[in-house]
Amino acid sequence: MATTTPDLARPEFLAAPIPGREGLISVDNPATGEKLGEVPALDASQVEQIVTQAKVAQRGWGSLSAKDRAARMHSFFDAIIAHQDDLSRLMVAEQGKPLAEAKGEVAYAASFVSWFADEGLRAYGEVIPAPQADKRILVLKRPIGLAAAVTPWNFPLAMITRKVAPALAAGCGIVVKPSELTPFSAMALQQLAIEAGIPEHLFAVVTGHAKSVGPVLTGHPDIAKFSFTGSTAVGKLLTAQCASTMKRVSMELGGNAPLIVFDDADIDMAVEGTIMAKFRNSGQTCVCANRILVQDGIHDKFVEALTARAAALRVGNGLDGVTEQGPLITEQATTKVAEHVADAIRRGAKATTGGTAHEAGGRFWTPTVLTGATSEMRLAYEETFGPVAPVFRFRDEREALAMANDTRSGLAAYAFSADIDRFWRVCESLEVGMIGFNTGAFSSEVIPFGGVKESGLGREGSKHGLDEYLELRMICLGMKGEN
Ligand SMILES: NC(=O)c1ccc[n+]([C@@H]2O[C@H](COP(=O)([O-])OP(=O)(O)OC[C@H]3O[C@@H](n4cnc5c(N)ncnc54)[C@H](O)[C@@H]3O)[C@@H](O)[C@H]2O)c1
Ligand SMILES: O=C[C@H](O)CS(=O)(=O)O
Repeated sequence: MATTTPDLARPEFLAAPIPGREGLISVDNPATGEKLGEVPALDASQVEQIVTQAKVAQRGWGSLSAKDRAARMHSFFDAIIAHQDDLSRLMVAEQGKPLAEAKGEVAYAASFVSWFADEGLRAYGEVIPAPQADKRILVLKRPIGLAAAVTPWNFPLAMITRKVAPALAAGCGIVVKPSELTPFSAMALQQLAIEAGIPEHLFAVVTGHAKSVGPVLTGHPDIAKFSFTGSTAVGKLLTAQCASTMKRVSMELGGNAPLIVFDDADIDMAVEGTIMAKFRNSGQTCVCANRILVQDGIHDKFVEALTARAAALRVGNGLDGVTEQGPLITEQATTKVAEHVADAIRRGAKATTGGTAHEAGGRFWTPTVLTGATSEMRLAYEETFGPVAPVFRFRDEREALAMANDTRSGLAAYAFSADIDRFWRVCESLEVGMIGFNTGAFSSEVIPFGGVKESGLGREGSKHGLDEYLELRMICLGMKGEN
């Protein structure tokens, strides 16, 4: 499969200062294009001051008991839930997802806070039987210290709490740079944390241009841990930047998820699973099915059913309460989706529904199903990040697995079949971190979320997410023998 050279420039996110308003970043509503407001574009010295404040706050926080930290985190959880409606509407305004999905994300974001409040109570150390009679060996789990994080726009709250919650539970402080596209959700979260009793400065949100803030968070000697969620291209860049101070890094990066439908699949389950895995957040999630692989025997029936469901998805402003597909985040995102569809059609694909921008105009795209997709098309080896379901045909299981694994990504995959032996063969062969089998949705706070290959390093959520913010300290105690 062809690969593309990552474009590290990514002008759409290294937003140049607005002439005359260098100190501010303008934020708009992707559904209407209207300006929502402006946030300060902090410079490096301002970020360094915030890092220093967070470092001081971390010392006090790390010395609290796990139980005391847990109590304050549960208050933080309560505050998020108490403001679910306001946070949801704010999220729709700045990110565009439908209100129902936004409410779901607020609950999802809050679940990491309650989950890790309790996981922090179980950061058990070890006592190891010493090989010598005059020694005793202990292993402590200690907070790594001060963390920093950079997060994406597509889940403006959950991608932040999936880092902030384990950091706080471990006894760390954390400085977060949210996407320039969705800063208000992050700022609201910070305010709720302070109101809930999380010490001021301990969880700090810094708004600013990536090229000003990034080098401080990846290069500051007082920051021991760096956690990033975003594109693989930027993840590679930031991982390299962290090397100069040997920070512990966590990387949650891009995906190219295959979704495989075998001849023996329950077709209704496969169609509904594909709708969920493909069109959630208008196709703008890292675990979205990017390639739909369908076996020859079920292909035509599946395409007919998927086309009907996709064509029925309601496109509009997420605040109207009935919309199922909101806008794409930027004009550049819409242009990329249009380019992927045009390239596929030029190379022989056919749209069974959609295939064009939506009549609503702006950043809206019509939910699209393409047949006749092949591995030479850009949408086969690039993450489309939009509501486009390209259907590829395959003959047998061996061919399906070869197609599924033909990518440098390895975040998520999905498969639909009624055969339990095939379940094991497929799940043991797919080169990914997470699999949905007979389901198109698996994300929750209890799973180890993350990928392999170029989709990331480490895991978030589950019991594993806490270890990303803890260090092991071995202590060997020498003892005198009895006189
Ligand atoms: N694996 C996961 O859990 C996960 C979750 C959500 C999104 N993603 C991925 O993120 C991408 C979409 O999000 P995005 O468009 O915001 O990604 P992005 O990489 O463009 O931006 C992510 C964050 O990085 C910042 N950034 C960009 N360039 C930077 C630089 N040079 N220095 C410092 N910071 C920089 C951005 O401002 C933003 O805050 C997709 O590839 C998606 O798959 C992955
Ligand atoms: O896009 C990235 C998110 O991690 C998606 S999910 O809601 O966690 O599945």
